[in-house]
Amino acid sequence: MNILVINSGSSSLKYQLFKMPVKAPICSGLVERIGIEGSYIKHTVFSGAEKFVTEKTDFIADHADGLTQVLALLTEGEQAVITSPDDIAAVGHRVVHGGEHFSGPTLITEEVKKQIKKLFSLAPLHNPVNLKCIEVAEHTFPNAKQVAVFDTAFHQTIPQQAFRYAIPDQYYKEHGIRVYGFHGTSHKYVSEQAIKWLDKKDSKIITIHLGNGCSMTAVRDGRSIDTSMGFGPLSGLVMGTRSGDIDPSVIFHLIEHAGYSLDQLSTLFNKQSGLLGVGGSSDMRDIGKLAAEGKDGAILSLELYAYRIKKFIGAYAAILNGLDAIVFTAGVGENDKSMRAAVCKELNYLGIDMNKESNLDYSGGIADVSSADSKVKILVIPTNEEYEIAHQCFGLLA
Ligand SMILES: Nc1ncnc2c1ncn2[C@@H]1O[C@H](COP(=O)(O)OP(=O)(O)O)[C@@H](O)[C@H]1O
Ligand SMILES: CC(=O)OP(=O)(O)O
Ligand SMILES: [Mg+2]
Repeated sequence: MNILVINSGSSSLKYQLFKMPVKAPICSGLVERIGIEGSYIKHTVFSGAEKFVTEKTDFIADHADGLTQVLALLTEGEQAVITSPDDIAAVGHRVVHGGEHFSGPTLITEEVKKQIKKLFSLAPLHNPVNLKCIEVAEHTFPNAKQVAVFDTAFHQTIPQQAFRYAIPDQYYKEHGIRVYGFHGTSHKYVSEQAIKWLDKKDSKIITIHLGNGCSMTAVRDGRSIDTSMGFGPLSGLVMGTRSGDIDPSVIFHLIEHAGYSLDQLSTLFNKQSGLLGVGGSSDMRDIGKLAAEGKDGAILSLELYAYRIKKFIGAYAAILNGLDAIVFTAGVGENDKSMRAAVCKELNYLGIDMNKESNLDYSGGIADVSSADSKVKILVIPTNEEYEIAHQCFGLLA
């Protein structure tokens, strides 16, 4: 069964095509800088030990345009991987916000699309784009099953004391105001890998997903019990362009004393803050270079980023009442050795002690970068949201 997975983020789109249940993809790719200068597509076809890479640098106006170009790459030219749209049995879609309705992979119907649409205002950078990709895929693969896998699903096990905010009941009951949590597919995938690696039944793990969006989850015996993103994907850690936690009084202040509108506030906290706002770029690689050149803003942004993660490690070690492992994953977590080192510095009180050499030597796969004396394992585990989505679709349809 061929399953195509589409992982659409705020400014990028990742995809992989799997012949399930095989884990290695037939092809995979990335569309980046959608709607801004410098758009590109990198498409890789795997054939045994060989790889064939196609790169395109035409301007890509939006996600629908990007996806249409990707679908052409799958079906046209020398590197075509399918001969007809009907070769795709199912398309798995990452959908960021599923509210309280969805706790597992879901076959997409008109009713499901309505629910996704209802949640637009709660995930404005993500859900509209996710729905657009569903519509393009329905048009291109009219006979394929379309399946949604929600970022929020893994967090449906969070207990009330962690998912409720201390505001009157009616705001939860009438407006659905609660913690939903995001990046659940990634937290689920890496925590399962960690549990297998630890070979331990009763496990206490903190997963740290550091991509463009960043979040952490406390995972007890394989279940999410708390997470740093909340009602929307804006709270918690410092991110590429998002501020993470901020005192709501700042919002009142900017409205009252600086005349800010709703749109201006949303743009400020979603698109102009985080590494970009403090350090001058949303891309951690740029921040690393700027900091090495001695730029104060970049240095400060790295300090804020690492400090916030450290603070959540302390909080989650407390609510888990113990800790077996912390897991670094996603773009920054997997690739940025200095950030991992900065986070783990001076955490020996919690039994977290890094082996500096192993951390520097990390070059892929699942690895333990803790010292022999460390009570807590420090693991680096590459995430694979696309495979996890394909696996869940396969489970639903098989
Ligand atoms: N070699 C690297 N060193 C440091 N940061 C990196 C490296 N490679 C990627 N990143 C960072 O990873 C982030 C993107 O992570 P990713 O998981 O792809 O995000 P998303 O899925 O949210 O688009 C960017 O900030 C990028 O700079
Ligand atoms: C939920 C979220 O923040 O996703 P991303 O990291 O893809 O922007
Ligand atoms: Mg991502």
